[in-house]
Amino acid sequence: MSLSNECEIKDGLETLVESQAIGELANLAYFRVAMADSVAVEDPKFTLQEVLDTFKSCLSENKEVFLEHYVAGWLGLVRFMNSLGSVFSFIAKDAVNKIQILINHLNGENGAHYVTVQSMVKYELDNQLVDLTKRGSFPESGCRTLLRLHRALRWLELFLERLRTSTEESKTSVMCSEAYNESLSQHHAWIIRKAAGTAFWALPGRATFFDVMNVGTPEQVVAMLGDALPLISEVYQVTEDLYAQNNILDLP
Ligand SMILES: CCCCCCCCCCCCC/C=C/[C@@H](O)[C@H](COP(=O)(O)O)NC(=O)CCCCCCCCCCCCCCC
Repeated sequence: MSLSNECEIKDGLETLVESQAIGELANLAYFRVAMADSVAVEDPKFTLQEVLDTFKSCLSENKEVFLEHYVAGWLGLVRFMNSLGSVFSFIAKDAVNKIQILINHLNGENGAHYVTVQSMVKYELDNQLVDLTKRGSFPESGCRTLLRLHRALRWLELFLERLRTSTEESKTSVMCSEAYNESLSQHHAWIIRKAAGTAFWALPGRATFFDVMNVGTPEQVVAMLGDALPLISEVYQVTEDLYAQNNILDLP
């Protein structure tokens, strides 16, 4: 189903950004539509597995990344993050802002060019719609906006891999900050790194974290992560290669 008829989306996301009430995502028409095949958002048995499964539907047969599903995956992740506590709301707010920009492109008059990440990159570069060296006319280009989420996806991959191989004694805050230091932090200013580092200390311990995932026993969580990680890695790598080929990995 297309996003174009879902006029509630923009209003809904704007409200969401203002209120930072990510739980309201479940009431958004977009979320119901985009996740219809993977997450029953009104189902109390909502689990992180279903969110991660969304990344399965991101890749087409010829390895193109469907923007609609990519965005849906991110919405689910943000929703999950918000269930961890309000200390993460500044991170959620930035992620939601970026998701909203991409949804606006999908719903805009040039939405047909935004069906896949590949078509988006080609369209924006061919039409000089991207700031390549310094921020200027196109602060909301799809290319630079998606790049920020793409870098965060690398953090997620590293963090989930640490969770998968962790022991009962492992600390989520340490796993999270190690993953962050190896990836996203390199693109963040000092003040953001400080704020993120502080927020990580508020992460619940491993056992609670696994409970919130709502996947089952720790063994089931580990198995689920083992299944989901290769999919996330593939989406990440396809996007990374595309951006590298087009020389747009450092967009301002
Ligand atoms: C569960 C713990 C959540 C930890 C999240 C780790 C990521 C920390 C990111 C800190 C970002 C701080 C907010 C501001 C960022 C912006 O400066 C910066 C640059 O944007 P600009 O170029 O437009 O200025 N933005 C970004 O880099 C995009 C960040 C997007 C972060 C999305 C994080 C979503 C995390 C989802 C958690 C799901 C956890 C699932 C685990 C089982």
